[in-house]
Amino acid sequence: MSAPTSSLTPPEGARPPVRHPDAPAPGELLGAHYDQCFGCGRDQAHGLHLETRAGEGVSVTAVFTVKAAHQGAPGLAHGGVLATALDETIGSLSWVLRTIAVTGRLETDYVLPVPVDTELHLDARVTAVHGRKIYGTATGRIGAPDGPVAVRANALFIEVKVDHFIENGRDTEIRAALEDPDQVRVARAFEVNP
Ligand SMILES: CCCCCCCC/C=C\CCCCCCCC(=O)SCCNC(=O)CCNC(=O)[C@H](O)C(C)(C)COP(=O)(O)OP(=O)(O)OC[C@H]1O[C@@H](n2cnc3c(N)ncnc32)[C@H](O)[C@@H]1OP(=O)(O)O
Repeated sequence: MSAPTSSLTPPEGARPPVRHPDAPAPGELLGAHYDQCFGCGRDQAHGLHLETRAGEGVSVTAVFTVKAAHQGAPGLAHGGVLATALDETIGSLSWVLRTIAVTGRLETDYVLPVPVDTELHLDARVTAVHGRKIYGTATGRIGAPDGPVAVRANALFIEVKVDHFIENGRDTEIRAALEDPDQVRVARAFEVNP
């Protein structure tokens, strides 16, 4: 591996992102990429249950309601949970690029405290692509899509193949995923052959 840079600024030669021709239409609800995902999984009892929709261009929007289980300080969301929401929202851009990618680096700004019961409205977009490196940015606003900005993140995601999960994930879950037709269908949606 080459030495990672500390910068999240796309290098010279980076290109604007391209919306995949088969990307879900703007406004379309994106399903979970994995039912047990802590960010978006429907069957993950402890998860954030983010509801994400495709946006225009290479963008998505998401809504996350802060629950009592997400507290750090009394009555306030934990910063790590908010980082997860930003990470997951940027990760969901995979659906619009039709490229599987994982977080390499995530830099978060916490602007306002976020109380329990807040509906956090997130939006994310890809800013540039350079080889396997995908540069993204996200914002979380309180109460409404045009509400006050509470959190922001910039991230570098790295494109991977489905083998990344098969080689690194625990056997039990990988075997179950490969035997689940719905999960295989999701993997195919990213144009990979598990
Ligand atoms: C069985 C069926 C299953 C099917 C499932 C299908 C559906 C799945 C769909 C969608 C899944 C999306 C899930 C989203 C969930 C939300 C997002 C997360 O939380 S993801 C989890 C947290 N992240 C990790 O666990 C990554 C851990 N890290 C790694 O595995 C490696 O480090 C990896 C893959 C990121 C890179 O390793 P390398 O060996 O492939 O590549 P190298 O050469 O090291 O890096 C490539 C380029 O990127 C730069 N780079 C890498 N890491 C960097 C860093 N931290 N900072 C800056 N640059 C970095 C390098 O300098 C290099 O740059 P130069 O091409 O040389 O210019």
